[in-house]
Amino acid sequence: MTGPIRETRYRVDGMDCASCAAKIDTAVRRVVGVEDVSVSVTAATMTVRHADHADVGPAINRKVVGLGYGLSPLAGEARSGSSLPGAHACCGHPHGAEGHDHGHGHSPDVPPEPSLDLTKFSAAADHVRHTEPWWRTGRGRLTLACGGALVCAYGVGKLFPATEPWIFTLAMLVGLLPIARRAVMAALAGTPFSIEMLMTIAAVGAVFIGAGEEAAMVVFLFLIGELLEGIAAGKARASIEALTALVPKTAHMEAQGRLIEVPAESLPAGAIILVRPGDRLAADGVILTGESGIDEAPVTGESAPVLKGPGDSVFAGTVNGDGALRLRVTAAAADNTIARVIRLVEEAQETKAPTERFIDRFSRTYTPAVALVAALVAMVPPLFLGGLWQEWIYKGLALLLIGCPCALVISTPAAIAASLSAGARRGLLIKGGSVLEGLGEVTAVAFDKTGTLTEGKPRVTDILGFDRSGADVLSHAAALEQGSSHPLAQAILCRAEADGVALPAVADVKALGGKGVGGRVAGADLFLGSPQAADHRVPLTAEQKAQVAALHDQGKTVSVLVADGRAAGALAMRDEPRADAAAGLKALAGIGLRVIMLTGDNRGTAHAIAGRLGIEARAELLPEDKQRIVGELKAEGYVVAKVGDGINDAPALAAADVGIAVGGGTDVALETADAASLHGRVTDIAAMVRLSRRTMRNIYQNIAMALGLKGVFLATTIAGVTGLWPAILADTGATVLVTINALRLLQWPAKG
Ligand SMILES: Nc1ncnc2c1ncn2[C@@H]1O[C@H](COP(=O)(O)OP(=O)(O)OP(=O)(O)O)[C@@H](O)[C@H]1O
Ligand SMILES: [Zn+2]
Repeated sequence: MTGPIRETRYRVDGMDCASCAAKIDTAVRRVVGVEDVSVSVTAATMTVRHADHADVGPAINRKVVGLGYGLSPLAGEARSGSSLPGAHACCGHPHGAEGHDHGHGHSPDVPPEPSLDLTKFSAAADHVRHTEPWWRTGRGRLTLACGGALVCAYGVGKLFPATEPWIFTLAMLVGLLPIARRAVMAALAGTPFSIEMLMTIAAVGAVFIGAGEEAAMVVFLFLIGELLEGIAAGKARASIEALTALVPKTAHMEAQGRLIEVPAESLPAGAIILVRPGDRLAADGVILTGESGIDEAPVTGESAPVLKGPGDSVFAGTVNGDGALRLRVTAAAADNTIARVIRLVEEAQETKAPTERFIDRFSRTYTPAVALVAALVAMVPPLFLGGLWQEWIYKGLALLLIGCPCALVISTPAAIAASLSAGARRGLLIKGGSVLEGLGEVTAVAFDKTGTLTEGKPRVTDILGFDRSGADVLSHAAALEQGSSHPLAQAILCRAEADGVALPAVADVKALGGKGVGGRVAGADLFLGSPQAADHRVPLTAEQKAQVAALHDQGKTVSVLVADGRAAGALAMRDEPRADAAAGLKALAGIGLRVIMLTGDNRGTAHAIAGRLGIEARAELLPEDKQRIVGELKAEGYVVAKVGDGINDAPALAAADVGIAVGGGTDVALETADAASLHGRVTDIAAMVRLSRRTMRNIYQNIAMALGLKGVFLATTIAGVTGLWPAILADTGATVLVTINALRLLQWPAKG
């Protein structure tokens, strides 16, 4: 690589099949300064990685527009470096929940600003494209014109039989000229064997052997096929974009003690809004006052309303129940959960699954190979076997049409696009085809405990003072935890606030991953952490150990406070398993996966909880132990998924074949893992595996349909049973069947 790399994203209009994407890819790759290109037909986007200093925009624009597509930059989305799947190739490693940049010079994403930023609105608005009715699109009009010309040709031919030989050629040209133009542009841009080229040769050839009427029919059928493909591709896109329609246009914002109605798009993070009973939420936020059952079905697929109160996070697009709520907005419109989901899905669609890459390679040789066979069929029998030129050229031209790989090429991306959308609509974010494909191959799942199998909202249940008052233990512990994001820290801070204890000033606070936190208060060295780590610093007395063990046996987590070389006290916390944890783990075991819990918590607590959930557990693990165990499982031959919240398990997430983050929608882990369960449900993991397996079955069905139909018509064409237009109809038909089959995945899990 030369110098810093930038990423620019574009909206590409008019692509309707994967070979379009291949053409654009080939052409843009040739622009000087371009390092990498990824194109998604289904998302209608293109990401170009190019040298920062090179002004590649005009050249890219010329190429893409020349090929017959529309191009517009996606505002506000250019960034340098990327934490998203596009970075795989450069890092050689698909993960990185913790190490955002692996030392490769990626700059971390700019944090969202808590202010009005107009460029972001246009970015959000770019995602909502107004889908035109098909007859208004360029392709639709062309198809209609071609059909009209064909009907006229029949009429004129009937009335004036003398015109028959050439009237159909004239009609055909209406449709063929634009196709031929695209064929030439594609050839100039490096793709000589485009479908348009095969089409053009076949049609022109047919006219020369006197099959003008059939040629016109073939061109028309081809255009209809492309039109149907375009409509189908738009469906997957529309399904995910429909999410934005869930967010109401306006919100009631508090401003200087008054309530004003403002556009939802202009709400800055930090604004206070009011949500009336029954209203849809206009923004992501945290509840300040009020309590209500929230219907999250539109964004999570969860049918039962969830009761939420002060401190709970809520999502834009969900529906408020009976209570009035006052919210603090946590993300501007362009950064809310729905916008991020849409962005992630679009980006995910640009990364290709291994199967798709294989098919792309296959079709790159398939098309020229069929063209060669067609040439041989047209020439060998008449030259050497005494065949009739007319008959064999006709067969050769039909074979050319069979060389069109449309159905095959669309078989994988169509299914993947539909699956990614279906998953995202219920909070399963899967970052690309290769992760989706990999999920189905997983054979072992390792779970973190805190915040993953449990709610991650522990509550302090017991406070022990060994050499001082409980209030003193609590205030010192809370002082240490002020900067920590660990769930236990929240529990301790919460309790300190509830008890109204004053926090002393601390200095030199340091998080010791998997062990605890350290710092200084009033000149004294403090440590708060696991009993094991505490015992390492100052041996605990037998009595202290017995007290701690008793708490462990109740399934509680204990952190011991060490002050100036003495055990000062301990805090016990209890974190309940997630409501769906047992069901989620059972579902995984049910589809034959090994399930294991890896935790930094002590043995007693871990086994108390693992026993309740019915799984095996490994306890008292440091972050590097978790990573090592994932490695060991892999060495035993398992394909391992690691599920965690990114706190003290980022190395393990990165080491797994698939790293899955769970959380409430705000974590960095959500952005950087391979996949994420937006709503933190344990059942989501089995759902992801099922979705993947379902998708792979769908893909194999598609490939079988596409190749099967080709095979049949290859045979019937050579045998002379079928001719030109069945050959193109077979391709169009297969493409439509494949797309319809793939789109069934949009209904998942209802039909699946
Ligand atoms: N910030 C902290 N405050 C208090 N205790 C801590 C803190 N961080 C770690 N500890 C202690 O170290 C132990 C291990 O921490 P770690 O974060 O590795 O595991 P965990 O969060 O309890 O569970 P899991 O590994 O399943 O996420 C905890 O059980 C706790 O006793
Ligand atoms: Zn096509």
